[in-house]
Amino acid sequence: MASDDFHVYDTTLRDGMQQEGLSPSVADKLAIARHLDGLAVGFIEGGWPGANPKDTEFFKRAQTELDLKHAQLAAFGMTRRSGVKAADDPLVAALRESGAPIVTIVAKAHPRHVDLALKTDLRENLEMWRDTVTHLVAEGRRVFVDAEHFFDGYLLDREYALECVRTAVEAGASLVALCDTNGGMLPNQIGDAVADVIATTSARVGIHCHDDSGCAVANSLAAIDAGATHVQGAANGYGERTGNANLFTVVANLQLKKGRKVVPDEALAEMTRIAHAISEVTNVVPYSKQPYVGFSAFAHKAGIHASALKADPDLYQHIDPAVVGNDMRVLVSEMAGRSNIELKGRQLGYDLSADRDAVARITERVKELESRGHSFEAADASFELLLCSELEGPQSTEFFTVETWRVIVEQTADGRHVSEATVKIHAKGERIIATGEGNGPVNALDTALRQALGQLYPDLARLELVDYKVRILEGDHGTASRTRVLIETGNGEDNWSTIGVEENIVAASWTAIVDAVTYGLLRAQR
Ligand SMILES: CC(=O)SCCNC(=O)CCNC(=O)[C@H](O)C(C)(C)COP(=O)(O)OP(=O)(O)OC[C@H]1O[C@@H](n2cnc3c(N)ncnc32)[C@H](O)[C@@H]1OP(=O)(O)O
Ligand SMILES: CC(=O)C(=O)O
Repeated sequence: MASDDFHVYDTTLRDGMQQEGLSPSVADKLAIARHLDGLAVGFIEGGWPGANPKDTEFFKRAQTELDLKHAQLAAFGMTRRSGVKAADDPLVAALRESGAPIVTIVAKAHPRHVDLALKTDLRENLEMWRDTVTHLVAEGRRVFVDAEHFFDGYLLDREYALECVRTAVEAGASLVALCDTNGGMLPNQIGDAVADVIATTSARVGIHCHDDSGCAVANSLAAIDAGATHVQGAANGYGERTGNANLFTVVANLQLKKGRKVVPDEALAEMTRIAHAISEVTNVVPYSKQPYVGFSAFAHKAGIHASALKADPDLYQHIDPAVVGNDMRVLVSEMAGRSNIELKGRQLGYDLSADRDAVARITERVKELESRGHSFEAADASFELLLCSELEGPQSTEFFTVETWRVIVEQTADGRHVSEATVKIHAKGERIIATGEGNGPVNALDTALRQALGQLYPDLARLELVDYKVRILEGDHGTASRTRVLIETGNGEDNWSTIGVEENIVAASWTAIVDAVTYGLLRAQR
């Protein structure tokens, strides 16, 4: 179990799921909880039992299906309704019956919310805090309180906000997490208020921030600097509106920048994998620029950066990416210098350090093609073919040559569209003519090419077209626009991306298909 001196409290399954577009099944929530436990967080807030059948079922199934190694489960809910005893409130009963050892109660700390949202008076609101906490503590639960709108309430009526915190402590709450519910605070405001609460109450203070001012992580750190010992956040920054404090960023900053060991180093090294695994479950495309764990977090594009990285990766990286389970990547583009090419070559298994002329030639070729619309950073396989051809001669990537190709699109009498492609190629001394049909011209061309080569290269049977993206590039003044096609191909083990840029969309697709098949053959050969 995690240390009680400092809490990392995850709210992905509750506040995180308040994000627009997220609606996980119970099985999804159980899977996410297991991933979070892998990060060794101290607490996982599983949801709000009693508020909806799914969350109630989550807590029920968690008792038999979740074997958490590190985290304790917390059930979230609100204080009793105005005018009702906590012991008689059905939502409080659902918390009691959830089986969770921790109960986190959201309670209002802002006079206007008490007046307008609760429609009650300030004294009764304090009774709602006191009664609910006292009742749940008497029932043997450890109670945390989320003081909703604490910071806005504190600015409006400091005395009342502090009185709320004192009431929770007197009633037996283990801690009060101060919430920047509207997410509009700045770090100095958070730091000052937290310091004041710690100086004027005996509460253990936690922090719960939203990202509406873009400061959720900074605000969480400011609170911790001011003495908070419990931090709440959500995986990948999920949450209502602009999201919650990103738990991964908070944890990495605490551990790597503030020297606080909040999770074991081995768990931190799993963080990138866990972030992406959770994205898989939520079906939200991972944010590539996410600090620490994003795909682009350690991706280097500029030539000057790459040239320094060659000497020492620390020169352009704030940490060693391996510490959080991420990797350094070097991108090849029009902004590349020779160092990008050399480093990228090294990553692909080619030692270019002794061949300055080849590196210069490849750099020039990349820049020239990029000026015509290529984008090699999105097409590693096309870059590797270029590299291989420059280093080992064009024959090294020439498994076949194309004599001609053509494709027709036909609308049938019943309104369907079918495409038929014919390719004429030369391979291993043979001239081969093949046709292929498909639901579109790209599909038909792909089929025809594989048909033509299939006998000579049986490995091609494993390849499949995984993704196809098209972008129309603006033409310069007086020139036609160009089409950039990116194709992703897989062989069941790995995927690779190739590019084609032409004025004609089908021609661009054909170039990308030829590169995709050629790369597949190169891999099979090696
Ligand atoms: C800041 C946060 O993110 S807190 C978490 C917010 N999350 C959610 O709201 C998701 C789950 N919520 C729900 O499923 C529902 O809102 C429920 C089940 C909690 C309540 O549903 P309903 O009974 O239909 O009420 P409704 O949602 O319309 O309004 C909320 C009620 O709770 C009251 N309330 C709000 N906060 C609190 C609180 N901290 N303590 C006690 N009562 C509260 C409101 O005054 C309102 O009361 P009313 O029904 O007498 O007008
Ligand atoms: C409790 C909570 O989620 C908030 O105040 O933002």
